[in-house]
Amino acid sequence: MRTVTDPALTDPDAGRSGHLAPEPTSGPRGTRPDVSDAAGTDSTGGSPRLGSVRRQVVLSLGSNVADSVHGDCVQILQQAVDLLVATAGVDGVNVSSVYRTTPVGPVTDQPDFHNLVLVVETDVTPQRLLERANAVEQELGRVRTIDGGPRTIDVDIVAISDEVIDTATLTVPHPRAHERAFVLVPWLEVDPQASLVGHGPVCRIVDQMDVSGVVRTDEKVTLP
Ligand SMILES: Nc1ncnc2c1ncn2[C@@H]1O[C@H](COP(=O)(O)OP(=O)(O)OP(=O)(O)O)[C@@H](O)[C@H]1O
Ligand SMILES: Nc1nc2c(c(=O)[nH]1)N=C(CO)CN2
Repeated sequence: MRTVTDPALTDPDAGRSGHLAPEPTSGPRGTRPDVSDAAGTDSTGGSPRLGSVRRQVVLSLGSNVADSVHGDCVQILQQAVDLLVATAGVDGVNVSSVYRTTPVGPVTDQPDFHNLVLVVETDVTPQRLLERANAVEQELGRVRTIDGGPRTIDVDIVAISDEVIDTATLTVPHPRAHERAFVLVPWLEVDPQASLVGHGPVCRIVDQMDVSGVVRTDEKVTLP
């Protein structure tokens, strides 16, 4: 049995030190069996267990602040994708184009965002995935200032298969996903059949929303 080594779980300083190492994956993508040593964890996100559940997870990534250490917004998005997919028990399935998007929410006086959607398959728990997403944000220099304000990187969990989760730290589907064209347009690109629990087919939601602030770019972020 392999030890779970995520610094987000074992090192309280993970991310603050700026040394979040990509986690080793346990084999070539798509070939690893769904077994307990793939960082499948119990409901506390702790020790590995047998018979872990395999889920498809939709992640929304956004960046609107460049940084002298990590580069421009597209480079930051690429590093975030690389780190997330390097997580033990997380396999990249698809990544959307990069979209240039008008800021929405409480703070509109901020630079345009670069957004994309990353789809992964995983047998780690939702809570552990959230912790890993937060650790990746820390590693890439995110500082929490104002709600909805500028950030080097934001990683949101949009949907986890057809699950509904409502805990103190995690709400799935993401409570604002259904009103965010910067989430739904890239998601639809990589999964035209996508459906959002409680809201129905994503194509129908998108048909009825203003998508003028979401522009596909030629910039590339790829799966490693
Ligand atoms: N589905 C989710 N994805 C990501 N974080 C979530 C989710 N549900 C709850 N949270 C919690 O939200 C907290 C705050 O998230 P964050 O600071 O990224 O918000 P924000 O990006 O400013 O706003 P928004 O949530 O509208 O994108 C996180 O620490 C996390 O515990
Ligand atoms: N266009 C766009 N607007 C936002 C975004 C984002 O990623 N893209 N993220 C926010 C907070 O999570 C608030 N507003």
